[in-house]
Amino acid sequence: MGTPIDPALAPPRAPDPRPAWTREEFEARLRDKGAAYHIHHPFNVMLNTGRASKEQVRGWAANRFYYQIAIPVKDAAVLSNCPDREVRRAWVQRILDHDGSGEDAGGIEAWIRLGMATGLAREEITDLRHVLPAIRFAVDAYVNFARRAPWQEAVCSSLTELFAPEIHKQRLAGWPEHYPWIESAGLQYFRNRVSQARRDVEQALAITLSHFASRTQQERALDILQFKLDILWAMNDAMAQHYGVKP
Ligand SMILES: O=C(O)c1cc(C(=O)O)c2c(n1)C(=O)C(=O)c1cc(C(=O)O)[nH]c1-2
Repeated sequence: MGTPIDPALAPPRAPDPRPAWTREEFEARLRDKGAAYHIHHPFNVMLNTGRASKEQVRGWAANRFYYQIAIPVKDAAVLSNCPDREVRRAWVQRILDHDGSGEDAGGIEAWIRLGMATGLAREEITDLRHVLPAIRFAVDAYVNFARRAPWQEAVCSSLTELFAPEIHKQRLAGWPEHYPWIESAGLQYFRNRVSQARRDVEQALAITLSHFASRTQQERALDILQFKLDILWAMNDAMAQHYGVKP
């Protein structure tokens, strides 16, 4: 905590004399970061316990769309910095997942359908009229980090996905009952992401566990994951401030 995360601003860490954590311990520390995942943010808790109004659900869907469209751009930044063909062959799948390919309309289109199922018009999602300034700043910070950081660090920053299947499953389990006015087909995005996120995490975790080998590097990886957790948390803060949070 307290260390600038931007590679251009981060001071070199003094070598940490302590031994590196084992792979298992390092992975456990990455997973411990789940305590700070936005699943615990009051705005998300409100959303997933059925206490959000239609306006709050719509506001969330419209604002989160800005994150959705940034993800493949972020992944293209990872590819552009990565000289390893084997990594690129697997990573490119993320862009296809979101942008779609062939018959598959992709995740961005699925998100638009989710937004429309909540009652938004396609136009008001895609023209970004509801996107709050702080959402743009938070999401753009993620894309800019992926552009500037070594590709392994950008890979590490995707590891909030370790915790994403749980939040998608929460929505699938609760929303049909909480929000019966949302057509069930609109929830397809969440159904797709449970398995896609697991596959993504397998690759990103393997790269992170191998690349961040010294204790100093492992601590840097934890800082990077915290930075990404903070982005998601800040997005929820922005929505809570604008749309309110019901206790
Ligand atoms: O709904 C969510 O709470 C949530 C969170 C995250 C995440 O943890 O970054 C992602 C997603 N969804 C998601 O759908 C998604 O495709 C995704 C890609 C990434 C990434 O960092 O590359 N995160 C996430």
